[in-house]
Amino acid sequence: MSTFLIACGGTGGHLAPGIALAEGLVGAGHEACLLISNKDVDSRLVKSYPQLEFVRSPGCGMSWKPLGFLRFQWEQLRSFILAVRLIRRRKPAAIVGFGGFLSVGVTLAGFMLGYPVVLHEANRRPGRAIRMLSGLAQRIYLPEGTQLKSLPPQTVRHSGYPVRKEIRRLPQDVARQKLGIQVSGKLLLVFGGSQGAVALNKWVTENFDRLARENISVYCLTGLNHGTMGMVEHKLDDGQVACAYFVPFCDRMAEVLSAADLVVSRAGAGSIAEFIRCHTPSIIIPFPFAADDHQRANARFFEQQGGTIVVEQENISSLTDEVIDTIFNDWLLNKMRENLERLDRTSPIEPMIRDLESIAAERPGQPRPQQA
Ligand SMILES: CC(=O)N[C@H]1[C@@H](OP(=O)(O)OP(=O)(O)OC[C@H]2O[C@@H](n3ccc(=O)[nH]c3=O)[C@H](O)[C@@H]2O)O[C@H](CO)[C@@H](O)[C@@H]1O
Repeated sequence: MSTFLIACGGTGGHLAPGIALAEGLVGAGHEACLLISNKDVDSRLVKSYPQLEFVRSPGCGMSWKPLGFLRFQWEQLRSFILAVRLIRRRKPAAIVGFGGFLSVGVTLAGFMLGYPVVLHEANRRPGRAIRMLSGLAQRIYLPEGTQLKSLPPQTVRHSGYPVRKEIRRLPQDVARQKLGIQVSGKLLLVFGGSQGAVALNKWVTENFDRLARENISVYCLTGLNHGTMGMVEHKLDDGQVACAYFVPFCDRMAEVLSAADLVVSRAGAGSIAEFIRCHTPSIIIPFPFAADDHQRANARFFEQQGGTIVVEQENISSLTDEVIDTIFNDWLLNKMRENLERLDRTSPIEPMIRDLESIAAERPGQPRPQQA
């Protein structure tokens, strides 16, 4: 048995794959300690995993504004000191970083104390933290077809996004029943990633009447800081009712993804991996201000694989027509579902665990991995 330290907080997209890997490691008889941030989204997401061990670390996103930059450096220093203490106490077999500001302190501390460092990049354009830390890593997992310059080939493995084990497709009627959704028509999920998307929330408010007239109900995950729980009903002439549900955060992603006929979403790597796992067709509007435009790269690659339709944010005025055309086009929805099933054939978790076990075994005093 080995202990692994996993730095994965800051956004849902960084935290969820850390949870997925920790679940796999614990299932394989190891210990996992997850380093998360103090942000609300982390606190909310970890509530559903009381069986896992989480340690909160200082840290905040990078800013070039003078005060923001000073704060970033101060928080990194505090995070580094906490990481040194934690590593000395837990003596992990390896440190795994999922990118973002939270990976920096612990990765540097681990490297300086002589521990193996492993990094995982979820996006098709590697983020600043992963680019900066890649030279310290013994192993770096990148999405298929993505490269990072000047890394020795033995360091790189291509790997998908680890998805939490409870995220799996349920029959649509079961999912709707579990969520207490009683609409008879189509259901559209609107989902702006772990922090919500103001532009998508606004689109729902402005376009719900038109969608409702087509008997399309909406389940909108607004984000924790962008609204409160609520429901709006729209009675149709034939007596049927279409509803718009507004929910700030959801702990039951498998159910909402299975209940929906179609999702309108941002292009976070985690969102895309979960649409694939739950075989849910989507229309994706990449967040235009994401670092290095990585959401557009994620979305375009997914579209090339036949998993989604991309609408640029500047064309959001065409989104309502696009949704109505797509959600009633059974041929297109079935084609997308077939493509999603094809993309869902492999899980990266078991190969990552075997790889981490062999990295652990190369360290003196660590157990050798068992042969299959
Ligand atoms: C604006 C920005 O830069 N966003 C980035 C951030 O996205 P973001 O944090 O939005 O992440 P993703 O879309 O990758 O994943 C969101 C995760 O949060 C979970 N979730 C979300 C809402 C909710 O109510 N309940 C819930 O459980 C989802 O199930 C999923 O597991 O990290 C991702 C991974 O590096 C990047 O690809 C995104 O580009």
